[in-house]
Amino acid sequence: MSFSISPELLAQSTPFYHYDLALLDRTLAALQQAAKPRGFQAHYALKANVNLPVLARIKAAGLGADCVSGGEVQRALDAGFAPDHIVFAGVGKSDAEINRALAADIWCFNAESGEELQVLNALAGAQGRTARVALRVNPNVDAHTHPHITTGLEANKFGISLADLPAVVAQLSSLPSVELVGLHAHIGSQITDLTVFADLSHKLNELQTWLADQGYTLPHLNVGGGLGIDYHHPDENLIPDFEGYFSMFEKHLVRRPGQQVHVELGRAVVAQCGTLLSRVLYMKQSQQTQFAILDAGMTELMRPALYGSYHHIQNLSNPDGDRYIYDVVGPICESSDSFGKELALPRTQRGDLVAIRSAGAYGEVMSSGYNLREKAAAVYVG
Ligand SMILES: Cc1ncc(COP(=O)(O)O)c(C=O)c1O
Ligand SMILES: N[C@@H](CCCC[NH3+])C(=O)O
Repeated sequence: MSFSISPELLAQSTPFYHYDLALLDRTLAALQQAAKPRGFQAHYALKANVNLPVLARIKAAGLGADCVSGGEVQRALDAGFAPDHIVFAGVGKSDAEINRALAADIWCFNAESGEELQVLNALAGAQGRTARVALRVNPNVDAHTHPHITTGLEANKFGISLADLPAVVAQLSSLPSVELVGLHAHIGSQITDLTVFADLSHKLNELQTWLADQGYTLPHLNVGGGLGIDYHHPDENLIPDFEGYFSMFEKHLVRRPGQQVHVELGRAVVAQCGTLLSRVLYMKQSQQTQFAILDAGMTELMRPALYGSYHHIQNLSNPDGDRYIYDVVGPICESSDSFGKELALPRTQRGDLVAIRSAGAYGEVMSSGYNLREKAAAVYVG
């Protein structure tokens, strides 16, 4: 069944984000059904979507919160996540952000360098606290995804490189206000070749053995997020392949007795429940191209302009019409403000309502006010 909206929403001014919270609930149930029996703990990466009604459902399903800024830590607290279910990750945490998170007594900081460990030690010591820390390693595992959203290769800025790890670990004994509780890795986003999670598991197994030799047995492992979704066929695959994802770790990751293993998924949790609704402002025929110019643009959904990402587009006003070829673009003064070139859509005209699918993750959160655009509204159903 394809996407539709309730008749009352036809009067809603466009563009707006439409969130199907019942679908979010079904997605969360499928996630927990795959994670819990296998003994994995799911966290949600807030960066994908920080709307409070969305966070409320995620918290109610029992997930923890993975945050990458002081603002996200605060949002997680505001949404009611318990501090001991909050992790603070990120390659550039400021002193002020660290201090706030320490004061809130969050569960863990994912530290990305030796220098950051020293800062954590100094700031925690000054507050009379101990910072629980997981070392984020850069495992040099290729995620086989878009180069802009690969994070676990040596060329990326993220994590502690394997070559530097011995020196960073050696430093720990001189940092009394830091307690090493875990190891963390995240290799990239929108991963559809699940075998890369086997590669990651094998790398983490080696690292754990090496750390045990150094005298560190870790109560906690965090294998990151990254599970991709089906942008091309959202209706056929509304719920991501959580079974495939968790069974890969179940099979390949060697867990120590009593060890907790976290995942921190963003996109797979929220992408399919969000849709950007927009109206066609103008049709324009150039020499070679028929343009459909929408009232939504890269200011509402930046992914196509930023990564050339595909989002499935439906014309809700004329779903069954004969198909023609269009370039679907936004109103912003940038040539990259395009949702797709040479798309086959039913005959489209001014005033038609279109749905841009799979926009719940990295959509609204990445919106901007460029061209002094007003922020699009969010509407929740279910
Ligand atoms: C460290 C970290 N954790 C979790 C995520 C969430 O990733 P995804 O939305 O692909 O599950 C990201 C984003 O790529 C990330 O950088
Ligand atoms: N914002 C990106 C993903 C980045 C994930 C965060 N490391 C996207 O839209 O696909």
